[in-house]
Amino acid sequence: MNILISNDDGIFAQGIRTLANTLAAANHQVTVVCPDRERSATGHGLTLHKPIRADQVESVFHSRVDAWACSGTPADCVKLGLGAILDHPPDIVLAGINHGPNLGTDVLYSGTVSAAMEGIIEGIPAIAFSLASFSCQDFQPAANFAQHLLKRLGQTPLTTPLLLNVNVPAISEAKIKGVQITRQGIRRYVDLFEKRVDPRGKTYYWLAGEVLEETHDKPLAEAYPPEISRTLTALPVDVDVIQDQCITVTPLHYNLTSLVGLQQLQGWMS
Ligand SMILES: Nc1nc2c(ncn2[C@@H]2O[C@H](COP(=O)(O)O)[C@@H](O)[C@H]2O)c(=O)[nH]1
Repeated sequence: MNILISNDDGIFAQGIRTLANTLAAANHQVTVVCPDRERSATGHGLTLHKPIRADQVESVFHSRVDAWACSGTPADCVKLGLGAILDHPPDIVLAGINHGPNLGTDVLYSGTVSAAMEGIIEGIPAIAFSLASFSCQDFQPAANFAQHLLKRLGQTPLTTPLLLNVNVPAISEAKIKGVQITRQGIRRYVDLFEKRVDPRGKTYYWLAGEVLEETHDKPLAEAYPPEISRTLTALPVDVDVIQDQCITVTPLHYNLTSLVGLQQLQGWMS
């Protein structure tokens, strides 16, 4: 496959290097266009008010990988790859392997997921990969799963292009208990703003925060009619399944319309 890979942890991150090298060694045609620095939690931001620069990078990846470091955001990188660097659309857009999970509503803030989403917006199948640990540096199990998933998709293509959000538990391959198709859950944080004063006496803040492990899934009835929310409620949730030492695969879409909202407004407007 002809693959475009980006990330949000930057060109020197271990996750993208392991992913790109593993897929290049498996004879995929790999092009990397990713940020030249850390761009975590940048969501789907674009750079519209200053130039975007990109330089080819040698000797960081497998010899067959064509790699570019870009001054823009993850979404800029995929747009630049599709619109200016690749001569033809790739077969698939990948993002990651992210250093840390992107589960539940993390996906709304994630540069990794947004990079992959840029692919599906262009009608190109896309997969975001995240390793569910901020401390583990072993990305090979996740890269091996990516290679397996691409082989499966090559053998039995999906009927419609999808964006798959994949989270891999940070354990050895032998301990991974399986793969589960999941729905997106909720992940909430206790956001902590550390208040400081700069040398010029001006106040500034640092945002940090801890994830709330016990986040109860908001009733899906807020977004879906009863018959759909009942069906969805029965499905396993990504934030729970990852705790069961399983790989989660969650299909996502960029259309955020609330069906319940539509029904309410139609009734309200009539
Ligand atoms: N302190 C907070 N961190 C958050 C919040 N929502 C998400 N996040 C973190 O951001 C990353 C973004 O993912 P990436 O792919 O861009 O690295 C996400 O995984 C969370 O760890 C929040 O409300 N507060």
